[in-house]
Amino acid sequence: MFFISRATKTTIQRSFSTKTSTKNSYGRKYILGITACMSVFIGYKTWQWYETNMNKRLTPDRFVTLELIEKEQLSHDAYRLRLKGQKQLAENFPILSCFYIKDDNIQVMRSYTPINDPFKEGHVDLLIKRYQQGSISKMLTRAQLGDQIFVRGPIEEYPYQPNSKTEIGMIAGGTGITPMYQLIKHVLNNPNDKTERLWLIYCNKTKEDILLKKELDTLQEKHKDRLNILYVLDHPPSSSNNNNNTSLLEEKGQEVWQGGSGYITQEMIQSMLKKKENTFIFVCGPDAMLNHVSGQRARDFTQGPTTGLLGKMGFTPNQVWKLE
Ligand SMILES: Cc1cc2nc3c(=O)[nH]c(=O)nc-3n(C[C@H](O)[C@H](O)[C@H](O)COP(=O)(O)OP(=O)(O)OC[C@H]3O[C@@H](n4cnc5c(N)ncnc54)[C@H](O)[C@@H]3O)c2cc1C
Repeated sequence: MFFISRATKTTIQRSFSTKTSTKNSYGRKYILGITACMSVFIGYKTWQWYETNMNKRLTPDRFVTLELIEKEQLSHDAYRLRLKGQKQLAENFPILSCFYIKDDNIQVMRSYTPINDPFKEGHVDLLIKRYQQGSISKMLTRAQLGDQIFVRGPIEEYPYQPNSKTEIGMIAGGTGITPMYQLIKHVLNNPNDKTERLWLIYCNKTKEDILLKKELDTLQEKHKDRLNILYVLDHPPSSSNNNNNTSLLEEKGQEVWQGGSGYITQEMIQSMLKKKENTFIFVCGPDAMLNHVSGQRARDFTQGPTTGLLGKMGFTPNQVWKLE
């Protein structure tokens, strides 16, 4: 009864094994199909994520393209631009830093300082002044919403460390204000930075050319005891407080310019100083202003000697930093 012939056994085994292998092969094909689909899907999603995230990750190593998402005209020749980036919360945005922006068609690049924290906020805010003969400033101020802008950085201009200075002086001309604004906000918004005093001399042609005035005045108002700003104009409004007829002009409803006028002088710098030996001064602006205030950097791009007004006043190269 329990005897099964060898032939029968073999047949039973074969029939079983054939059935199992057919079933398995269908199953395997099914699983292979699903795995292939999932791999394609995961690959596509990874590529999509890389394109939208890693590819927009700001780095000094290479240019990335960021979309222009906002554009506002601030004055006859100044614009605020917002480029869409991504948050990079694992890193601190290094102060003082700028970005290189290039025109990809002509492979020319220039430096621009963000006026926000691009890593925390996930976008880059720029303040751009257009020069009629300029290449990159013209390209940027002509750009339309949706255009892609080539950006590389952050590029460190000066490695600022909180509490490394007692008194920080800043002398800026035109768009030279952007690195100073970055530094002022960074110091004053950091409760652990105990820098005692900051002062800024900001030079422009006319009152209309002053960039970030509202933001600077708000900071000065909020930090009266630590921040002091002197605006200097080549062409001040109708009159300045150098005239003795201030009250007469005010009575007539005419604007009285409270800042400095003409070229920056040693007296203006002296009026901002508390203790010269404790002061470190940053300078940024057009070449002519740099020549007048501190001298330009050396030809090998080191800081070079301190000349100009600061040199005459006895400031040494380890007290002055030229941002060029
Ligand atoms: C560290 C650093 C940060 C900077 N940050 C900013 C910023 O935030 N915003 C900003 O708008 N610019 C900034 N600049 C200046 C910027 O890098 C360019 O120099 C400027 O935009 C002009 O470039 P361009 O290619 O348009 O003109 P270019 O082709 O370099 O110059 C063409 C002509 O434009 C005129 N011109 C150019 N620059 C000046 C100037 N400074 N003053 C007067 N005339 C000039 C001259 O007539 C010049 O012959 C910064 C520069 C440095 C070094």
